[in-house]
Order: sequence, then C-alpha cells, then structure tokens
Amino acid sequence: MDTILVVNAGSSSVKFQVYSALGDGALRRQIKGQMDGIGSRPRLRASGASGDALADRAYSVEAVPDVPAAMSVAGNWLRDELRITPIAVGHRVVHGGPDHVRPVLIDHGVVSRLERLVDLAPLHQPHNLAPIRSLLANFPGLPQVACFDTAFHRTHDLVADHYAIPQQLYAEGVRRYGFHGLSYEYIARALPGVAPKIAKGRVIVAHLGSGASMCAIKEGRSVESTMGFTALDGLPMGTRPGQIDPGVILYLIAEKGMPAAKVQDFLYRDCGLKGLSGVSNDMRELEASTDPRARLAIDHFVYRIGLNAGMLAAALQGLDAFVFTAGIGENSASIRARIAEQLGWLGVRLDAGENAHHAPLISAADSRVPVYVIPTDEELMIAQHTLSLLMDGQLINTRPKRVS
Ligand SMILES: Nc1ncnc2c1ncn2[C@@H]1O[C@H](COP(=O)(O)OP(=O)(O)O)[C@@H](O)[C@H]1O
Ligand SMILES: CC(=O)OP(=O)(O)O
Ligand SMILES: [Mg+2]
Repeated sequence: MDTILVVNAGSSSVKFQVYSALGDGALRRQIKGQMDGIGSRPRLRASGASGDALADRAYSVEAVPDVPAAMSVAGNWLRDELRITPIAVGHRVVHGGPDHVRPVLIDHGVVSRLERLVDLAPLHQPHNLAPIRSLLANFPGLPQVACFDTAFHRTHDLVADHYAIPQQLYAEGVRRYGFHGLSYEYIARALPGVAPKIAKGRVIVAHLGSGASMCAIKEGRSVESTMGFTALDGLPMGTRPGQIDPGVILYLIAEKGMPAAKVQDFLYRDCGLKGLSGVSNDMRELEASTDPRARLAIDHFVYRIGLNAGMLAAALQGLDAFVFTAGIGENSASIRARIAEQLGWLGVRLDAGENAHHAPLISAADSRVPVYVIPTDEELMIAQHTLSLLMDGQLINTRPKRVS
C-alpha cells in the first residue's frame, strides 16, 4: 500500500501520522501519534485507523530530554515495530521566509535556503530540517515535501506585513510572517462544514498550544496574526514571552552584558509561562499547582489573549465567531471559560455544560458571537499538500521509490 508519513515537530511535541493514498487523491489515516510533554513528562501515544491504541509509553525526562530524542524514539518505533515504509514524507517547516508561499518539493537547494532561517526559528527549524537532511542523504529517491507555517499568512496586506522600520529591512525579509499557518489553514477549510455562514465572515482563531498565537481570518483568508518576524511575538507561550518591549532586550544586553546567543536562549527557552511561574511551561502542571506564581502566569496568559483578541477584532472590523484550537484550546475548559469572560464585552457568553464537554459549539444561545472548539489537524494539511505535489505533473510519471 502507498503510504505517506507526516512529521510535525513543535516546541514541546513531535506529532506524526501515516496515511494511505487511495489513488484518486483521497487519503485514509492509518496511524496518528505523538510524543508530547517533552521537557516535562515525555509520553508516546499512538492509535490506529479506528482509534485503537497502538502505543502508550511514558519516558523519563532523562531518556527523552529534547525534540531530537523524541523524534528518534518515534522514528524507531515506526520503522522497527510497525515496519512503515513510506513512498513520500511530508514535513512541517515552521519558517518559509519570503520566498515560500506554498508547499514545495524538497531538494538540496531548498534545504540550504531553509537553513538560512534557522536563527529565525531556533526552537523549530533545526528539528524540522534534521530529518529532512537525513532522509535526503539516506534515501535520495524518496520524495519529501516541506509545508510552511508562514505560507497561509502571505495574504496579509502590505500594511500588516510591515514594521515601522526602514524599508531596506523589509526588502531583506524583516517582515511580519505569522506562524501556525497549517493549523489556521485546516480550521479555515473545516469551518464551512461546521458553520457555513460564519466561514464567509470574520473569525478569530486562537491556536493555544505550547507555542500560541491568534489569527484574524476574513472570508477564509488570513488578514492578521499575533506573531511576526519570528514565533516570539504576540501571546505569552510555554517558554516564550510573547510581545515584549524591545527596550527589555536592550537592557539585557547593556545592563546584564548578555551576548546574542544568551538573549536568544533566554527569549525562546526561559520566559513565558515557565519563566513567569518558575513552576512549569506545561499548562496542565500550572493548573494543578497551588503556587501563586502559577496563578499569576495563567492570569497573564488569559489577560494577554483578551488584549490581543481586541486587536484582531479591530483588524477584522467586527467579529462573527471565535474558535479555540491546539493543546490548551482543545483541552482546557477552565482556560476557555476565563478567556470567554475577557471577551464578554464583545458579547461572548459560554454554555458551561457544553464547554465542560469540549463540545464543538460552546457558546450560550444568547451569545452574540458563537464560540467553537475545533481540534486542529496540521498533519492532515501536510498529507494533503504532499499528495497533491506527488500527483503534480512529473511525479506521477516517475513513480516514487519506496524506502527499503
Ligand atoms: N487537558 C489539558 N489541560 C490544559 N492544558 C493542556 C491539556 N492538554 C494539553 N495541554 C497543553 O497543551 C500544550 C501543548 O499543546 P500542543 O498544541 O500539543 O503544543 P505544541 O504543538 O506547540 O507542542 C501544553 O502546554 C499542554 O500543557
Ligand atoms: C510556531 C510555533 O510556535 O509552533 P508550536 O506551537 O508547534 O511550537
Ligand atoms: Mg504545535
């Protein structure tokens, strides 16, 4: 059977799915899995086509200390225990820079262009490129496709894409790219099935995971994002601060004598929920904690989401629906309830029972703005993009080789 493997390395998780390509452009999911809790409580979980459990294994932080280790555990499991031999691999690549507005078939040239962006996405890009490089070296005939987090946002107006800095820097690529685009693209495609009228309207999607951002979507297209040049901007995240006065960075350099590499590490790994709470980057642990600093971190997260929602509602000039997605957005009823309270001035009201059950529609009947929970599926987007590139022209004629 022709199978496509999809790999999505996030900041605290490695997600993967295996699809069979049915020949007519349709895909059937065979395996869905993830190694999450990287850095806190690593756990490999996977299920088969009918939701049957294939694996559920906990690891110590020492055994799986980081994303590369998680990737190798998951890769070994797929290869050695499940004997997966894909005909193509689709990868999430977080930063596509100014050149990549759509998914692309990978070759050495693409890899070297994407390598130049490593410093703009240090938590992701190296982990996205490592398996690509290794497969390219070991299986040069295996088609690989890169799908970018930035591509969905390339519909932004120029005015939204710029910083108020000299234009020369824009020309060099210093732009407001926006991220989590595969997730937003999935939600934009799912919305017509969930709420056909609203899909044509003005929607804020809150992707609240370990990395978190919000996207303003109008008529199915991204018009604004809380993230910018890098995935540091916008909302507070697991280990990233979100929006921060650049004066703080100048202070770290001038007063603390921090070199650039230290500042980078600090901003990507030591801030956000982890830095503010001193307890954990993981929202589950913060919610379970009685430490007042954990409470402050959650309060700050909720407050900043409320502020940023106001900004995006302004970009949209109104609001027809609000959607929660990703790890926190899909699973934490209490965080959703608190955010909904912040959005009360926009006419948002939740139905407590529906919210507690993670129902698809969680707003009350009298809510002026309907609120949805839509589980994201970045991996399905990647599989669809990969298959359509495979079916594109040349690759149909030259049948992709199997990994042996
Ligand atoms: N039941 C839950 N309650 C609260 N937070 C949760 C729950 N399940 C997952 N999360 C949070 O979701 C986040 C991970 O989300 P995810 O979208 O998988 O992130 P990423 O793709 O960036 O690694 C973590 O902060 C985790 O604590
Ligand atoms: C871009 C980003 O922050 O991704 P993730 O949420 O998967 O870490
Ligand atoms: Mg993610």
